[in-house]
This record gives sequence, C-alpha cells and structure tokens, in this order.
Amino acid sequence: MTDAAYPGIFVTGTDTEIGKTVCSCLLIDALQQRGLRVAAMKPVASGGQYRQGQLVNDDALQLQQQSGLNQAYELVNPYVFEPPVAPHLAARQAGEVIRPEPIQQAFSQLKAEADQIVVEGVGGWRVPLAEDFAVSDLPRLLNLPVVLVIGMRLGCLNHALLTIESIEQTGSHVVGWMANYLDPAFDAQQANLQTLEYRLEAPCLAQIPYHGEPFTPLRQQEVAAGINISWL
Ligand SMILES: Nc1ncnc2c1ncn2[C@@H]1O[C@H](COP(=O)(O)OP(=O)(O)OP(=O)(O)O)[C@@H](O)[C@H]1O
Ligand SMILES: C[C@H](N)[C@H](N)CCCCCC(=O)O
Ligand SMILES: [Mg+2]
Repeated sequence: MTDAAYPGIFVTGTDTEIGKTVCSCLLIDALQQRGLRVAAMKPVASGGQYRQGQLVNDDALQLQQQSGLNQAYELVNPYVFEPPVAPHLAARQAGEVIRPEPIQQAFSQLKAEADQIVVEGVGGWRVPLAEDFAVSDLPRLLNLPVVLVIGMRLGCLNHALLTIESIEQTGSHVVGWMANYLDPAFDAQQANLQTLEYRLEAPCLAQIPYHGEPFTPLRQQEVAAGINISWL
C-alpha cells in the first residue's frame, strides 16, 4: 500500500459522452506507470447489454480491463441497467432503487486489493441516482477527491464553471481537471483552454489530444505518462 494523500479519485465530467471513460482509463494507466495496483469502479451504469446471460456495461468492462486486477464484475459495477437513460429512471423501470450502501461495500472490497482506485461517475455531476441521492454525493460517500473531465467543445466553459462551483458547494475537493479534445471541428481550443486556466483555481492535469480511432496501447501509455498525478 502507498501512503498517498487520497485512496484514489472520482472522475466526473461536464456532461455525458465527453470522455470520462477515456480519461479514467488514462488515469489508471498513469497510476500503473508509477508501479501502483489500481482498482476501477463504475458504481452506477445505465446503458447495458446482455453478454453470456449477464447484463454488463461497456464503461465498466473497459475500466475492469484497464485495471487488470480481475476483480468481480459485480463489485466493479454494482448497479447496471439496460436502457441508456438517466440512472434513476432506468432503476425505476427495473423496479429498483439505487442506494449508497451496496456502492460503499463494493468500493471497500475493491480498494482492499489495490493501492489506488479510480471511480467513474455517470453522466454529469448533478445527475440524480434516486429521490435523495445523486452523483454529487458519491465522492463524499467514498471519501474521494474529484477530477473534472472537460469535453472541449462550445458550451464547455459554462458547464465547467457551473460544475466546479457545485463541487465546491458540496464540500468535495477538486484535485484538477483534464481538457479532453474530443471535437476536432472546434477551432477555439487554445482560447478556451486559456479561459479555463485563468478562471479555474484547480490545476489542469493534462490535455488529451483528439484521436481519430481508439488509442493503440503504446499511444495510450504515452498520453497517460503526461498526466500530472497531483493528488499522490
Ligand atoms: N480525446 C478524444 N478523441 C477522440 N474521441 C474521443 C476522445 N475522448 C472521447 N472520445 C470518444 O467520445 C465518446 C465518448 O467518450 P466516453 O465514453 O469516454 O465518454 P463518457 O463521458 O465516459 O460517456 P458516458 O457519460 O456515457 O459515461 C467515445 O466514443 C470516445 O471514444
Ligand atoms: C446513457 C448515457 N451514456 C449515460 N450512461 C447516462 C447519462 C445520464 C444523463 C442524465 C441527464 O443529465 O439528463
Ligand atoms: Mg463513460
């Protein structure tokens, strides 16, 4: 085990589909390059498919594979629902209620076998999970600081500033943000980056380049090596 300041990080984003999974895998890789055993978790996933009779989610499978610790799927992803809709709605359709306790228990078991844990949220920061439970409750539940993935496209300044404001209001700590260049057609990238650097107190941990096709393992390692693992 390490004596890191935090047991891991919680990865949130400025929206759904802006690169949380891509960045979570990069963060796991970056920690592994420091010689650490890294667990991965997707506590709640909506949008699943049946594979060999088991309902699974692609994000959770990617994270589990990147972690390489062979931890049980049910621990990596305790809540998975088939429809790709807001999680509290998907849970309702399945006749379930998403509760903190199973998430906390799975987290403890995963963390017991690792030096660090990378936990990916679902959708953006304020996505509801149940009547009285939201994504924004998870970092405090799991005692993790937050990394914000900013999908660099038009609208991201507003989303990033609102998200940081809200994270700080909940009392969670933002260790940094990642600028994810997921839109090659957006031509104000540098000006946006400068605006974010000027307005956000937390440091930019990395700029993730656009990749036209999935990273090769070598390219992923190169990009991951450039991430500032500031919370260790
Ligand atoms: N830097 C990038 N370059 C190119 N494509 C990217 C980049 N980042 C993300 N993508 C692509 O954008 C899509 C969304 O990324 P990803 O699945 O990581 O988002 P997410 O925020 O995790 O989404 P969700 O809310 O569903 O969990 C994927 O197809 C991914 O490959
Ligand atoms: C299906 C999608 N990829 C995510 N799993 C769920 C995103 C929920 C977003 C909810 C919302 O903010 O409206
Ligand atoms: Mg994802």
